[in-house]
Amino acid sequence: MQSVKESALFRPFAYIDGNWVAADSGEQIDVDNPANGEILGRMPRLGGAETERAIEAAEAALPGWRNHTALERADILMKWYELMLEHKDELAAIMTAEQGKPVKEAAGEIVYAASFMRWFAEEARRIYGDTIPAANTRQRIVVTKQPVGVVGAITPWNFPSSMITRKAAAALAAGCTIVIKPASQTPFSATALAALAEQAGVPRGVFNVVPGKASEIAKAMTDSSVVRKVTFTGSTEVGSSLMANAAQHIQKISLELGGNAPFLVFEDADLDAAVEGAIASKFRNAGQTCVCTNRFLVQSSVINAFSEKLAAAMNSELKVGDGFEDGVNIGPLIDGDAVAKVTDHIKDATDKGAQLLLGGHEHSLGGRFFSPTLISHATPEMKVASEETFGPLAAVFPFETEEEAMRLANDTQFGLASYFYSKDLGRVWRVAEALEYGMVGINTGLISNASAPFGGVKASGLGREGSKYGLDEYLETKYLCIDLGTNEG
Ligand SMILES: NC(=O)c1ccc[n+]([C@@H]2O[C@H](COP(=O)([O-])OP(=O)(O)OC[C@H]3O[C@@H](n4cnc5c(N)ncnc54)[C@H](O)[C@@H]3O)[C@@H](O)[C@H]2O)c1
Ligand SMILES: O=C[C@H](O)CS(=O)(=O)O
Repeated sequence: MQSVKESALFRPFAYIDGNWVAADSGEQIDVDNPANGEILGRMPRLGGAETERAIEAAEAALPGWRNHTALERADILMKWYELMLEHKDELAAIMTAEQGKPVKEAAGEIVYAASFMRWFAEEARRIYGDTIPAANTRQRIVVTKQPVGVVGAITPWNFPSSMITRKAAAALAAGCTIVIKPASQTPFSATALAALAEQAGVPRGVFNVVPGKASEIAKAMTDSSVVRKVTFTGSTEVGSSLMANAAQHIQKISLELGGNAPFLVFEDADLDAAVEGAIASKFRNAGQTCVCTNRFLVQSSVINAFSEKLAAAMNSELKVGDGFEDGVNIGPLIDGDAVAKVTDHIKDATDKGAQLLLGGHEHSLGGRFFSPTLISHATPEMKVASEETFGPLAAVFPFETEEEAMRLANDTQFGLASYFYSKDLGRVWRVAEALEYGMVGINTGLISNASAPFGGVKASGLGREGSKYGLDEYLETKYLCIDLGTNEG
């Protein structure tokens, strides 16, 4: 396999107005491979001035892009979709090299990322309005939908491709133009998407990528009255700050933030199915996923059986290593801080009485590799109960009754994803309605797909991405009141 850096999609440049550019200052970001710490490449480290130029380019491109027909926009998005699939392996290799996830999982993310291109290509042609019966015979009421305009987007490192396409595909389908700041840990996945955008025929200025100084770039976006929408995926802390800054120009905002997913196992659950779902919902991307289970809440009558089965599955199914190695399904964590946080959560829990059933330490491979860990007898006083671990730690908490389970599950500032296993139809409806989360997986641990509204409540964010609802985030509703005058000539 060719080296990642030999790929034509490996672009160590920012992308503004259809041009591949360096930073004005000449500064660069060292991007390393989390599996070995080696420098993969260097990306220009842009700041506010370059971001302002990107916003100007997006503004200049807006009239032309907005005036494309929906079919023309759809065709370009579909071409982009096809190119992503055609180059799936190259894109996956770039992602594994800069983010660390196993290459099969990276390829799966590329397919998922591309699915947003296809989904919103189809949705682009179904942006409907309304006619509403007027209160008098002279008037006609019409409701139309129009693109918000220039969009500023900031995305995280854990899903470096799909978090971009989940925004950009919807924005472009709606007729908007966009300036994207990717995470500094994973900028090459973003510029690879830009290279394919060019090939797909996305006009210059419509899609711009500005890697670099997060605070400066974000400030340029929220200080601009041209930017009419800010969309962010990342931590709740940063999202809250962006929301405050977006207020100065009343920018529309959508936020996909942190999570603390409960995974409930009731006494009537299919335990084998629950363990399968637990592995899927906990260890995807080595636990570095916003919808990863953070707390396993298990009814006491089945907690021993569930814990034993989960420990056996973790032992037999999870292999830690370099994401390019065959059979590996748990790659390295993104950086040293991530290793320290998992270590801290485990120590805090065991100091407060949790029992270590599996793992509990950094992996023998060293570096950023961490052993999948299972602890039991967890309690609400532990950090793992209230903080997002964002690593391969499964913590099992007991509960006695359904009411106690609901109280424990909802006892968090977050409200993104939740999961539960039960075969009792009445319980399924009671629990699904009582959970204070944007998304509920019922007898499944995998819920993410382009056709469904992805998003959370409370400290997990505002708005939805994907589905027909995801398009609304990039549209304004306009009301036309037409007076036909009298019919007396
Ligand atoms: N809800 C979702 O869909 C979703 C998806 C992925 C990640 N996340 C959340 O993101 C977090 C992990 O991702 P992360 O570590 O990249 O988050 P992060 O908030 O540190 O960074 C996210 C993005 O914001 C930028 N950023 C950092 N500080 C900033 C600032 N002061 N102003 C403007 N931008 C700034 C980063 O460079 C990056 O591009 C977790 O909490 C995870 O739950 C949520
Ligand atoms: O980290 C959270 C992302 O949204 C990943 S996914 O959409 O659940 O695949």
